[in-house]
Amino acid sequence: MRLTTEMLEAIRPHGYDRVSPPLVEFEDSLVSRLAGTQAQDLVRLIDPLSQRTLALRPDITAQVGRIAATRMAHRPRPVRLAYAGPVLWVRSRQVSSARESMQLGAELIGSDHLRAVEEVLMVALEALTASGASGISVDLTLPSLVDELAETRWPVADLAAVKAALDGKDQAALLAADGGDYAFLIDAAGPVGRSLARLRAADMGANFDARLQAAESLADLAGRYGAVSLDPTERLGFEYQSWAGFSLYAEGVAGEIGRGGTYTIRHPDGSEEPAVGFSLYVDPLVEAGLGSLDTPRIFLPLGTGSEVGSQLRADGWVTVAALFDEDTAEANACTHVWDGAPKAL
Ligand SMILES: N[C@@H](Cc1c[nH]c[nH+]1)C(=O)O
Repeated sequence: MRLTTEMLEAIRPHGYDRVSPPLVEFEDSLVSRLAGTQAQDLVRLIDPLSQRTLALRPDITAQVGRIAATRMAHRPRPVRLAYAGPVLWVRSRQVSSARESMQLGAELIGSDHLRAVEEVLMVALEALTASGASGISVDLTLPSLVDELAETRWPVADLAAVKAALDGKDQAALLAADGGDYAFLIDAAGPVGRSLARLRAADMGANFDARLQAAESLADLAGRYGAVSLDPTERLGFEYQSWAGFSLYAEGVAGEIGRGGTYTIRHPDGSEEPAVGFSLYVDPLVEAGLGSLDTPRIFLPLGTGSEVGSQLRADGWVTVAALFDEDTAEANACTHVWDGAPKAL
């Protein structure tokens, strides 16, 4: 809870207003809001009143998209919103096998311009820093790159097979799928300097030069916080993101802590709106011990006056009052005991 509050507090002063979408929504409104979302495994239940299917949210971003497209449709753009709350998955997405996780983040709705992505990436990195995480690293990705190349540069008969081969970084499967043009993308994954040099050498065409330039700007920004790599075809976890995506890691924290990127929101009238945002997952940080506090904890033996406890708490102590004679400081994990004055144990 403390970590969540600290990270939200790092986001708020950048102008992001907090919203609190519900844990459960009608299934159709959860899955149809973001362009490119695939049918997903959701924890579902039936609403006894309407008999319609409800689903527990696996991600808050789509809900924030709904709020921006409906309740806040009239607000001038961009709209900046922040959120925190539990999400639930059918299958775990984290290193631990937990299926529930605390997700928090921010979404900037109305633009997916490089400057908007830079703002969001910076806010994400500031929030992560506020958690106390260190040794941060950022992995950039270009989620829609392969689709766009297939449309404009190197058409392929079976795009799904080419993408699957790229996911597996499998050269042989890529050749078998007639995707030889894309082989350079496999070698292009790695530290961002080398990666960009390889991508530039491949001559993807003028449209993509701007894209690589943008990736370089994002890498420069992220480089102020830690090591940066680029994997141009990483799609896992980037089901709805478009031209830009990023994943965040920190030393001593298992797996990904968060990710973000650009995406498209569908409005009820069929129009589409660009957006960019990020989500952080609090549980991996807590598991890495970042949530634990060293607040001194003092045991108040039976009979200690209530004014003693009040004063200690005002001074920043956590007090644990004995209820019975047999209660002990040790059993209550206290660091001190009150004996006319705090006595260290
Ligand atoms: N909600 C996405 C990350 C994201 C937020 N905004 C855009 N992308 C996730 O958790 O994977």
